[in-house]
Amino acid sequence: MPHNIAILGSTGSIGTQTLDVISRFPERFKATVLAAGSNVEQLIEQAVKFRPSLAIIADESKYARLREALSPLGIETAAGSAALADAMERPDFDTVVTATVGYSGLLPTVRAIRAGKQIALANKETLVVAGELVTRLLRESPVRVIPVDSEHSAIYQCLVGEDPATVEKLIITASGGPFRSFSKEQIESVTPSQALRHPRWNMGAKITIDSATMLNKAFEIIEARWLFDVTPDRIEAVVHPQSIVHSMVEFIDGAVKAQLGIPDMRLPIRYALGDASRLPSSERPLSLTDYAQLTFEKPDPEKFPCLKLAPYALNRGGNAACIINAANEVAVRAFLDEKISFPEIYGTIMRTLDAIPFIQSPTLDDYVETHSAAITFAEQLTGCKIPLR
Ligand SMILES: NC(=O)C1=CN([C@@H]2O[C@H](COP(=O)(O)OP(=O)(O)OC[C@H]3O[C@@H](n4cnc5c(N)ncnc54)[C@H](OP(=O)(O)O)[C@@H]3O)[C@@H](O)[C@H]2O)C=CC1
Ligand SMILES: CC(=O)[C@@H](O)[C@H](O)COP(=O)(O)O
Ligand SMILES: [Mn+2]
Repeated sequence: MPHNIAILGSTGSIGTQTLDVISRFPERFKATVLAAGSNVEQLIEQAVKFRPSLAIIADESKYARLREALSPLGIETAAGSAALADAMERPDFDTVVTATVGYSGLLPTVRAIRAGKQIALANKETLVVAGELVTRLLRESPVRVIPVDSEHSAIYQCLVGEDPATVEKLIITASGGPFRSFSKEQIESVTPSQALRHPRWNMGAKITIDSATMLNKAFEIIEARWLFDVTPDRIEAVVHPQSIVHSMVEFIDGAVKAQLGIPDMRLPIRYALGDASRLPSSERPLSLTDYAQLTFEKPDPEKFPCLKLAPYALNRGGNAACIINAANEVAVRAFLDEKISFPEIYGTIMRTLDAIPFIQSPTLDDYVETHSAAITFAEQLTGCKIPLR
């Protein structure tokens, strides 16, 4: 019997690569639920090909088209964010790939944990926004989270068979993004099309901009803190422009383990779908002699101030990272729409942090309200509205 999978964000970069993996192992995996944001035509195409039992579109204005196309095929349809979260309680799948972008991953993931589903976690913002609450829920449940984010998958793989008490340090690699070798002055006037040109990975627009500001790395430090229960002082980022070493773990005896591979997300996706087991690859293998050098540099928080937001958010705790994430979602949209400059992404985050009340021990409702208030504030600040908030 195949393993039944729900994919949240099936039309995105991770979602489509997940479907590619599923199509290579039809006897192992079946896509039972597909959910997208607003790209209804791509969702219909996927549903016609993969025949899930349910297809969901978050954008309710696209529902009539979805139902008209899929009902004749006997595929159930639904619309809206609430329907997406409700679907996590269905009995017809056991693993959910959380591959929507931004805050939209939080509530479905919480519902999936409560429903006992295994989580293949791509949506890092879930742990950025509410890492403490989510890990508390996980401690009280049998649910296993297997990371899809390449660095965290690498760390997970390095930790297999190791005693957690022997971990000295997690070393998260960063490509450095498209502006790694730009001066601070040059970075001030970069354009959206420059920022969207990631040197190593082909990803959705939002994470690509996060890589350019290096907020992605700050988010990944926060994600690692919660996923692996390691204190922030023992998590380090190192710039590795070739993106071949996906991350490392240093142990108390001085040994450092690394996971290497070509930059292709289908490896961590396969590993997570296969319950942390190894399935055969269809990509070209890594040939180390193709690389004259594998290099490592210290990241520069003066050039990329968003890096400072990881220690800030982890030391402050509470809803601080939730505010940072919400402000960034708006700021990234505003930058792409040419309403603010690249450095103003960080500026928008700082001003939103100043404006939104701090809560030391937020409940789930507090996170929902913090997100909404921070989005509204940042939208007013930038004059830019985000869809599907
Ligand atoms: N891409 C990558 O290589 C990596 C991505 N990640 C993480 O994975 C997640 C997904 O990234 P990526 O695939 O690049 O993003 P994309 O922008 O390519 O895809 C996002 C997906 O989420 C859907 N979506 C967007 N908003 C909503 C919403 N409010 N409700 C429901 N669905 C929504 C989109 O639907 P539609 O297009 O139909 O509107 C799309 O299917 C992010 O958290 C990212 O940080 C982590 C590591 C690597
Ligand atoms: C593929 C992946 O996991 C991304 O998060 C990637 O790491 C982004 O590249 P940066 O290292 O430039 O942030
Ligand atoms: Mn990553």
